[in-house]
Amino acid sequence: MQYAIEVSKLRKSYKENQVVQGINLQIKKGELFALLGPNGAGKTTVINMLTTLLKPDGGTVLIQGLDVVKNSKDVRKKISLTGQFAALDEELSGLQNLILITKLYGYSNKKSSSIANELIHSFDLSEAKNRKVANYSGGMRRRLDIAASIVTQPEIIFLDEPTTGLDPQSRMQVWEVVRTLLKSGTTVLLTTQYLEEADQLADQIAVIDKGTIIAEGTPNQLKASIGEKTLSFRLAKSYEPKKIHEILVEKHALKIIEDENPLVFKIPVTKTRLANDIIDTLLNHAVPIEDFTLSDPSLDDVFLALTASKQEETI
Ligand SMILES: Nc1ncnc2c1ncn2[C@@H]1O[C@H](COP(=O)(O)OP(=O)(O)OP(=O)(O)O)[C@@H](O)[C@H]1O
Repeated sequence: MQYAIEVSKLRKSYKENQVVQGINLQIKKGELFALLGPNGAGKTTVINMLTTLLKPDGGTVLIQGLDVVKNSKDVRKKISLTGQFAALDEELSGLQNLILITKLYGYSNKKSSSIANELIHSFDLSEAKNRKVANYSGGMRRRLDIAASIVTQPEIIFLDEPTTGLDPQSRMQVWEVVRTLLKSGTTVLLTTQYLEEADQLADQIAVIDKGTIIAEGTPNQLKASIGEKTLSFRLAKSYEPKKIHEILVEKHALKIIEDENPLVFKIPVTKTRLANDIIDTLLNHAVPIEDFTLSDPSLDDVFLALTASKQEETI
C-alpha cells in the first residue's frame, strides 16, 4: 500500500541539539493524523522537513511516493502548509486576499473571483468578506488562512497548530473547517498541543516528546492506555503519602500521577466504576478525602501516564 505520507528514521539537529531523533510515521490517504506534543517537542521541525522547507539530516520522507529532497518541486505541487502565523495582507479584505492569492496561482480574474467567493461561503466568512483582515478576530483569520492554503486544491494539507491562541468558540469553528476538508478526501497532518483537539479530529495520533514518538494509535487506543478519565482527589489534612502509595500502588497496582501539591493525587482510570472503587477503597482505609473530581486527562497527564507503569483494569 502506498501511504500519503511515509516517514522513516527522520533526524534533525541544531548544532548538538538533536530535536528530531529518528521518527517513523505512516499516514494513509484521506485520514487526519495528529502529531500531539508540548512546546518545543519538535512538531514544527518535523512539519518543515515534510513540507520541503528544511532539509533532514537523515532518514526519508515520501509524499505520495515522492522523496521530499529529490523531488521537492513535485512534492510542493501536492501539498499546502498553514503555519502558526497567518500570511495575509492586513489592509485588504478577506475576499480581496483570497482573490489575490488565487490569481497568483495563474487563474483568470473571473475564475479567481468565483473560487474566492466559494471559499468565503464554505468557511462561513460571508458577513466579513469585505472587511479589512486587520479587523478580523483570531478565529476568522485562521479560517481565512486555511481557505487561502487550499485554493489550489492540494491533496495533502499540513496544519501547524491551527488553533493555538484561539478562544474555545473560534477553535470549534476551525474544527468545522478541518472536518469539511476531510469530507472532500484531503489528507491532513495537524500538529497540536491540545489532547482534546486530537481526540475530536484525528483518525490516528502520534504523541511526540523531545523529538521522539512516545505513543501512537487511534484516539480510543491512546485513551485506553492512558486512562479515559483522570480521577483527582485532595486530602483533608497532611496525610502520609506513603500510605496512599501502599494502598493504591502496592496493593492494587494503580499508577499515581504526582502533583505539585502533596495533598493532591491524580490517577488515570479506564472506567468510571474504577474511580468509584478507588474512592471506596480509600474511605475503607479511613483516608481523609476532602474532595475529588473526574475529568478528561490533560496533556500533562498523558505524558506522565505514558511514562509511568501500567495499571490494572479493576481493583
Ligand atoms: N532554527 C533553529 N535553531 C536552533 N534551534 C531550533 C531552531 N528551530 C527550533 N529549534 C529548537 O528545536 C526544538 C524543537 O522546536 P520545534 O519548533 O520543532 O517544536 P514544536 O513542537 O513545534 O514547539 P512549538 O509548539 O513551540 O512550535 C526546540 O528546542 C527549539 O528551541
